[in-house]
Amino acid sequence: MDESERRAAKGRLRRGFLERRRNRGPEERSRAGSAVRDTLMDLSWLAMGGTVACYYSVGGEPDTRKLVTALWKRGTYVLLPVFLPGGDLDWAAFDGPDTLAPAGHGLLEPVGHRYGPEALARADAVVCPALAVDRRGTRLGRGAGCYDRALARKGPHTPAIALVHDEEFVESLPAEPHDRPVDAVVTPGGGLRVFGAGVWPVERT
Ligand SMILES: Nc1nc2c(c(=O)[nH]1)N(C=O)[C@@H](CNc1ccc(C(=O)N[C@@H](CCC(=O)O)C(=O)O)cc1)CN2
Ligand SMILES: Nc1ncnc2c1ncn2[C@@H]1O[C@H](COP(=O)(O)OP(=O)(O)OP(=O)(O)O)[C@@H](O)[C@H]1O
Repeated sequence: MDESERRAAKGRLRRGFLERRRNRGPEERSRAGSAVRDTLMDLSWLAMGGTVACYYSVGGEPDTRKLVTALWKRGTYVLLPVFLPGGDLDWAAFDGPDTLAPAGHGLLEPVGHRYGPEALARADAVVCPALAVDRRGTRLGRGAGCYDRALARKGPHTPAIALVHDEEFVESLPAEPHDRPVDAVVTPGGGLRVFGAGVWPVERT
């Protein structure tokens, strides 16, 4: 597959995954949110992390609101993304639901001080959105390249963990050279799966 074919294939896959997400009702998304919260809150190395970059779910994404609240209540410093016009992500702290405000694309974003795109380097773990993830950790995003850019700024031993629905963890996805793979995936039914040779202290399950 050449470059333009890979890009076209990614576009078709994105449309398909988004279409199927539209059919997921609030109950399923909420159940998924409880499951991913329980999986991540059980990880002792994540509990030790002082700062976790997360995201505040929108549309058919597995719900992350319970996870964000649970981390925050435990005393973890939770960073959430602010979508910048150029496609970069800025980062600001979650400090309770009152500290979020509606932004573009149906998103709720933090209103507090913005630390700049480089703040991701200070995160001990990065929980990121994806439309799909494959068995090598290739991540399919929404196509703006935000998380490819953001993940390039994290520390080399900081795990990136994508959250997807069970059917979105697939055998294989097309990858381009700029794509940043994730180190693990969490699905509601399958829990945590870790990829690669374990460059970071994560229990394999
Ligand atoms: N929850 C969340 N926050 C995120 C991202 C994400 O994927 N999910 N992003 C990742 O890069 C950045 C924002 N990028 C986004 C780009 C497009 C849409 C979007 O298409 N929204 C739909 C409504 C939601 C849906 O149905 O999926 C819309 O505008 O119609 C959302 C976020 C930063 N914050
Ligand atoms: N590190 C980077 N710096 C600048 N541009 C980048 C970088 N990574 C990716 N891009 C650009 O972003 C565009 C979209 O990339 P891609 O299709 O891989 O998005 P994605 O990973 O699916 O989405 P996202 O990262 O927003 O979730 C590409 O055209 C690419 O050129």
